[in-house]
Amino acid sequence: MVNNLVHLYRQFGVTCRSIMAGLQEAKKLAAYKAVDDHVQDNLIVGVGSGSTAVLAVERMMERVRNEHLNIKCIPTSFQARQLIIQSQLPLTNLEINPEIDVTIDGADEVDENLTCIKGGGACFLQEKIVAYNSKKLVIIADYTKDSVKLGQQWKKGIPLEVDPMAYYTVKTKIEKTMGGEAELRIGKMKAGPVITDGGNFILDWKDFNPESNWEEVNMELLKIPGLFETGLFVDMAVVAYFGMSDGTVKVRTPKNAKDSCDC
Ligand SMILES: O=C[C@H](O)[C@H](O)[C@H](O)COP(=O)(O)O
Repeated sequence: MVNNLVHLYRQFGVTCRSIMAGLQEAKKLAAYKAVDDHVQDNLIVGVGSGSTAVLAVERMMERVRNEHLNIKCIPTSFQARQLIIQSQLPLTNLEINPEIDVTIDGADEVDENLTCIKGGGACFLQEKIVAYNSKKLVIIADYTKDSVKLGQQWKKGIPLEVDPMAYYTVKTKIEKTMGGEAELRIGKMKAGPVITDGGNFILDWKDFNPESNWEEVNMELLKIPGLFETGLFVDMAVVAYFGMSDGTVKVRTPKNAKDSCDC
């Protein structure tokens, strides 16, 4: 009996490790192809945050070394800034280079119109500023982020960055008027709430209506005093690259796109 349990436990461990390795490979496929397709000489590049963005930086570093590309990078978080510095890529900022050619960033979920939920790593405020000032936002992710509707696969909610003094009033307002539950994000290796790069708290809004008009929801949320930004990226991404489990990369543009994009 005990031997059987130990065997099952080990098997479970092996299965989990192979799924994680598969996801990592899928992220890498998407990141590498997006960098190869969109990063060229003399561009200002927005560098996203999260585990998939790390792989994009890895590829940029390879290409800068091998092809002597001349690019300048704008970070979307403290993590991205560290990555750029450690990879010895040229670092710039929005004062020196307010117009970004392309930003390559991860996402937690992407729907059929390329509306994204971002902020699983709490970096979405700077990510949205950089994306807004970019000519092109390119999303990179593994196949588990590829959805028709938001909330289909990502169950951790839509992140909302809030002023610490207003977290309770914002939470109550959302729950009363829009439904669902807005939970204060608590640190894993820290007692108390997660603090963002901007010194704020995060609410994760769960059990939202998946049929929502996300543009309207985003505007409604931003009217609440103390709510600084949402992790909803509506009409921002022009193309998404998903690494698939069979080793291919699926490239998607928004289903509702009015114009064809040169992506
Ligand atoms: O706050 C974090 C960012 O929005 C990330 O880009 C997003 O959470 C995706 O991260 P990952 O590539 O690790 O799945």
